[in-house]
Amino acid sequence: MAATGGDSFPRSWSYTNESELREFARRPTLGELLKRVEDAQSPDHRTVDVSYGCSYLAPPPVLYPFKLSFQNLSYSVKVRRRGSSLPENLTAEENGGRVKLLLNDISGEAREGEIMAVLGASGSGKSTLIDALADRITKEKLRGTVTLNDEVLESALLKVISAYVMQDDLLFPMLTVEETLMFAAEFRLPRSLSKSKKKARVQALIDQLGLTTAANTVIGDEGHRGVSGGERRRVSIGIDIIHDPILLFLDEPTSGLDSTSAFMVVKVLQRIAQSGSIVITSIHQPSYRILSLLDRLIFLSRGQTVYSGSPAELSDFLADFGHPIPENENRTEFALDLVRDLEETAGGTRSMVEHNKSWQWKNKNHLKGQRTIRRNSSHRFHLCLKDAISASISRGKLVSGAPIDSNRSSSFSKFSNPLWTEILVLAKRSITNSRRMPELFGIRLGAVLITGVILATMFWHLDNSPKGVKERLGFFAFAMSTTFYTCAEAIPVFLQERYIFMRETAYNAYRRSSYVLAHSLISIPSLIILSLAFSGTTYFAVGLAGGFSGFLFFFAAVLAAFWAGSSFVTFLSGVVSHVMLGYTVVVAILAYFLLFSGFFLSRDRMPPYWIWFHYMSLVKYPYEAVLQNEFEATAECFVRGVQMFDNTPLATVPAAAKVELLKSMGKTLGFNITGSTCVTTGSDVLRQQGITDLSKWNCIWISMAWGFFFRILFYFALLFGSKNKRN
Ligand SMILES: Nc1ncnc2c1ncn2[C@@H]1O[C@H](COP(=O)(O)OP(=O)(O)OP(=O)(O)O)[C@@H](O)[C@H]1O
Repeated sequence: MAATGGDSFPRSWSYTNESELREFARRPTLGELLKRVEDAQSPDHRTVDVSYGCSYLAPPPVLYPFKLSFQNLSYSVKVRRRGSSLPENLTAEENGGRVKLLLNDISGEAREGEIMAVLGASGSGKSTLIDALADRITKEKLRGTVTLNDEVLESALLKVISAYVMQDDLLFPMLTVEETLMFAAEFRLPRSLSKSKKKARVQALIDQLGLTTAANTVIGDEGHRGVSGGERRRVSIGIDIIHDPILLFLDEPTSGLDSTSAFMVVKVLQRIAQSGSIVITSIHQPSYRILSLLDRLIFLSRGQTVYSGSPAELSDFLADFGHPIPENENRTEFALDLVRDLEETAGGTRSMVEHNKSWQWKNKNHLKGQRTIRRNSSHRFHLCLKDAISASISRGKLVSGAPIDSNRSSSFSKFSNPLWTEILVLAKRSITNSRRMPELFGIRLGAVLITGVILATMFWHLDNSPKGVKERLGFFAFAMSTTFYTCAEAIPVFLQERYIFMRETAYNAYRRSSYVLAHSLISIPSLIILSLAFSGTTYFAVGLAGGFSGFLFFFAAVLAAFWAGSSFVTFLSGVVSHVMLGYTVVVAILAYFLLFSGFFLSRDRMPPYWIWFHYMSLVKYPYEAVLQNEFEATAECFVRGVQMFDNTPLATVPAAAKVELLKSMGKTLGFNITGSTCVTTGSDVLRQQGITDLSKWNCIWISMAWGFFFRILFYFALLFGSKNKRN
């Protein structure tokens, strides 16, 4: 088969034998097409044919650029409260059903190399339209069609070829610009791409984004000085375009920026578009300079299109509508003011919507005529979507090359890297970020050490008297619940990361399971340090029993408690999205765990209908473990004959009288009790506390198992709680 090689898109349109024809008749998957492109780009395979596919019967093509079309998009939501004012663009039926129409019959198209800007007043539906185009609205709710090169886009394919840049800059504050982009490259670019190529891609992107001077500056946050707002916004864009997507959606990328920074951001978007992408962005109020960079505009008013066309045609459109733009007036500002004025009139913007429709109709007919002339003069050819994507990749788009799983019929594998690579990269990123904010772990360690020292001094060298037993029980209950409370700090840490996680997983940067595993693994060293700090400060100072082996077990129990507690808090932070609410829930539940642990009320004294909660109490298991460690193996006696009267009205009776009392009690009972007879051993203490059902090691295993259980729940919370789509 004839083939052309090199870096350009190789084509061949003639087939020489029957087997080739048969080969053509079998349509390849997109994966196969991309594989051929990949092979074509590798030095060992300079000549590869990717020409076959949906265009096999056609003559050599003149490639059409990508064209994203959307037809009659409508999207409505149920309005919750009756009294709320509804916009007038509701049908009677919808109004009756208290439904608000956020998008009303929106159509348009955007082409490769162009920036399409969605404009409108606040609440006009800009973000909603971007969401609709970026497949961030559930399919059942969105009416109308979105096609790329006249083919309906599957969600999985869209995720691979597109990127969505959110309004907020969700970045790790202590990573530099270059590190941030490098981590994005490690997530999004396939492992088959060497480190040096990834670095080269990052450098190219830094240049493209105009971030060369800020490359080694940290992103920063409220507490740390970092890059400027405009630079931060460009880094956010860079993360999402690291793989050079074909479609780029942005929600208000210039909001909050000064005019120079905003212009630079849009300039970057223009460069991206010109590199062979379609850029669709919402912009609140573009300046004159920004307007000159935009290719198409869609003006929205209450979910309806009031103007759709180029910025240049806007003046003619408005003049035709009877509102010519005065000289020296910013076109978009004038249009926005006009729309706002119309919105306040009785008829609303209906007249402008209708005028736009007739304007579009006129334009369409005009273009049709032009196209007929062009069709006759040149032999144009329209590539099907899969071929077009292959061609685009061969021209250098989608740097990741959307790694191909050649063994499966599905053409794209969802993720660029295997699970273990994702875990490594996630762990590396998190450790790098945390290392530069040592105060976060320092505060936690400080809290544990201070608690340990307070406990050590409060319960200094406890004796083995009955009071000592009580004090030990109090120490253990408090110590074990403290470990849980100090875990609550995980809430803000994860909540801060939560939106970064949602952004990254929405476009398959990595698996949710990788995140959970990495999150769990990197928490272990810090939990070990905290456990050592707590056990070290308290164990010997309080005078607990068991020597060094007893200390090791105590450390293991504290570690199990930290593990279970941190897993529980991590799970809660995956469910609750507000810091204060998170703290309230954690503190309340941990208080109940302590209440039901068996310290205040032993298991055999609990009402039977609360026993289930006793077994669910995470404090129960480490508490029982350390109690058994303390009382089980020891030969110590905790209550001797005369001490039986402690804490009773007979406590003040003279010692000789107590001995006499013991003698007569012994006579009655039939055995000898002296002042030094041991009446309560360690096992008796455990029995009195109702600690009879589990061995100390089982308590530790169960504690650890709870930890794993909550990590699994955390995974499901992320899986179902971060869909990133509107309903
Ligand atoms: N779930 C919802 N329920 C009810 N109304 C909603 C819902 N989501 C969005 N809206 C409304 O839809 C309208 C369009 O919202 P959208 O966020 O798309 O506007 P926007 O033009 O992007 O605004 P801004 O420029 O302020 O970001 C707004 O009036 C908003 O209040």
